[in-house]
Amino acid sequence: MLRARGSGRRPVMLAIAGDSAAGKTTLTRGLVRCLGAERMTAVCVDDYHRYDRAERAGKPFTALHPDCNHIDIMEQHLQLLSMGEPILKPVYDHATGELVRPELVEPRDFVIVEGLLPLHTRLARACFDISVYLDPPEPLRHSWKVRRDCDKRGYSPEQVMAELARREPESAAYIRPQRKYADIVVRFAPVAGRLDPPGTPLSAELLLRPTIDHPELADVLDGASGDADKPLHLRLHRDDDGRPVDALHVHGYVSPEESQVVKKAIWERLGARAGAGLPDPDALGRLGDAGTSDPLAITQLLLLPHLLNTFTCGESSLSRPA
Ligand SMILES: Nc1ncnc2c1ncn2[C@@H]1O[C@H](COP(=O)(O)OP(=O)(O)OP(=O)(O)O)[C@@H](O)[C@H]1O
Ligand SMILES: O=C(CO)[C@H](O)[C@H](O)COP(=O)(O)O
Repeated sequence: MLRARGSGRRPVMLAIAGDSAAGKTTLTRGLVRCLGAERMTAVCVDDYHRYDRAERAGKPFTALHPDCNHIDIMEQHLQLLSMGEPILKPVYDHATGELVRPELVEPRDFVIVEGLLPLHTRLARACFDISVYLDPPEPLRHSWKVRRDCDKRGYSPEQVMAELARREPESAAYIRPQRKYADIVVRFAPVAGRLDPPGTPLSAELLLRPTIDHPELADVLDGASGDADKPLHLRLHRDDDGRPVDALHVHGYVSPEESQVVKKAIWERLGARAGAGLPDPDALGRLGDAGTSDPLAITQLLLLPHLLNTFTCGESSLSRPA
């Protein structure tokens, strides 16, 4: 088995998949800040776009289509990273829509790979220890995309709405099918039927699939399991294939005191596993200019045991079934 250069270990590989503006970068950024940039490598697979923005405009497909991306090169690079090897990664600049000079990426202890298609192929999936799919309701994602693309990528609202409509068949064909391969499915959304005051963060629902071991949460939630009146509770759901699956609900109206109790309990358990670099809890739950969100912080916190546990155990990522 190949080992990571220098460290003598292979990195822990985390995939964060989802459609455009589903919140992948937001989730990733907090994890990187929390564990420290010196231990984390974050790769966005938008960099594997085959065409720049001008070339893409003349194609019969959108950026979501596998043919619009160097999926084979992405697979090769994921394999190299998962074995601790460096890559010369292409770079796509969203500010200009151009493909620019490639960059050298060396995997650190943890590698987060986020983007549109990281779970599209069997070979790509086999490179990950943990996989997350972000699944916000479509109207919410559309509003996030319009705001983000107009603020940061130079589009008008009409252009973004037209592009979303054009992309819908490819979202259905290539992006959403990845949901079934994720170990954890995360949905940020308002709670149906509640009128919370403006500024209340979105709630998070996390499907915790039995494809990986999840931290024991019943004692952390202090008897709230199954009690849907509590802002933090576990429930048994039916997954898309009809199988039962645990769902953790973290409601946006959770009080700072209640969320603090849960965060502290998860945090204390992490302490022993964090090793030399103890994570920074204040980095979690940040929404850029839009303040902070406890449901986001708890979602990020729940991913840390997966990262730290796998790192401590040093398990082989390639031994997982695809
Ligand atoms: N949990 C959240 N709560 C509220 N707003 C959010 C949340 N996650 C993301 N957003 C909003 O959605 C926008 C898009 O998020 P982000 O940039 O993380 O998406 P992305 O999946 O990385 O997008 P892309 O793949 O297109 O680059 C953010 O600018 C933010 O406004
Ligand atoms: O779906 C997307 C993921 O971010 C982008 O729209 C895609 O990467 C193309 O980028 P741009 O719109 O900046 O040309």
